[in-house]
Amino acid sequence: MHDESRYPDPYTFLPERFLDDDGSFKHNECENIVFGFGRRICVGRHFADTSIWSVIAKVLAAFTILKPLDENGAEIPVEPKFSSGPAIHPLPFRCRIVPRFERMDEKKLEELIIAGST
Ligand code: HEM
Repeated sequence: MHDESRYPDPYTFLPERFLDDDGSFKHNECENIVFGFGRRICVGRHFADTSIWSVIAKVLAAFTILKPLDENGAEIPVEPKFSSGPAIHPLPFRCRIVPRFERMDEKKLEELIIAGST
């Protein structure tokens, strides 16, 4: 993923690099390697993909994720750090997760999440 010849400026967050000019996803032969391949490919891959998409969409619909604050209320920059190895993931980092809408309470949050599931 950090191959400069395939992904220019590989350390910059540029999600649009994976889109064609018309906005559809570019085919990427590595995209589903996590689910294996051939006869033993994961049978739960569509369920897993859809569930992860749904969880991310619901979290982003309900919450804004912001930088943490110091004791004076100033934002602390987040320096992204990642694990190494075959399954790379972000290392833990501090952040603030706040409701996206004013006057959000548990009941409204539940309604929003259930509405997104139907
Ligand atoms: C992000 C989630 C998941 C990942 C990364 C994943 C990944 C994998 C991988 C790498 C394999 C082995 C493929 C091989 O041997 O070549 C596999 C097999 C399998 N997975 Fe998943 N999986 C996920 C979710 C699920 C879910 C949600 C289910 C069921 C609902 C599931 C059911 C299975 C089954 C039954 C196999 C064995 C298939 C076979 O041997 O014929 N997986 N999975």
